[in-house]
Amino acid sequence: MALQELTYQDVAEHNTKKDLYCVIHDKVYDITKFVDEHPGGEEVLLDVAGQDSTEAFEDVGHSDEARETLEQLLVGTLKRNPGDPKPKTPQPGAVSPAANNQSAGLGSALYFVILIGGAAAYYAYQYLQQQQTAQQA
Ligand code: HEM
Repeated sequence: MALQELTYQDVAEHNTKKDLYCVIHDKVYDITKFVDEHPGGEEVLLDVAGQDSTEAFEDVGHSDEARETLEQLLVGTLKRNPGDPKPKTPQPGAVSPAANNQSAGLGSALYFVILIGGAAAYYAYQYLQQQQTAQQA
């Protein structure tokens, strides 16, 4: 079946157990037939009926098998209109700016420690040299 483009409003109309869509990572899935088979129970799927369930899906840490099941239920892609909610979670593998900043912070902290350590070693060496010269005199 060809993939359709659906808006949030289109997806929201499929919110009953007999007609159940959800959005995960901006893709639209028809999970009607899967509700009774879901190992996590039907309740959680009904909770996200017609909505973006990316966060709920990723929070559970679903297996690759679960992701393969998803592929079979794919019916369309989400068309975002201005004013629609933004994606709930970053795409898998995406590096968030916060993570970037953190690693940059660690990098400069490490640089600082090496610099201070080097300076301390230098002054300790100088001091010992002075002591030695003083003893010899
Ligand atoms: C809509 C697509 C979904 C598919 C295809 C799916 C598929 C699966 C599969 C195959 C499992 C078995 C364990 C695994 O392989 O990871 C599972 C477990 C589970 N799922 Fe989902 N799931 C979906 C959505 C959700 C959502 C939206 C929630 C919301 C919280 C959820 C909650 C759970 C929980 C709690 C389990 C663990 C059950 C247990 O181990 O007792 N699932 N799901």
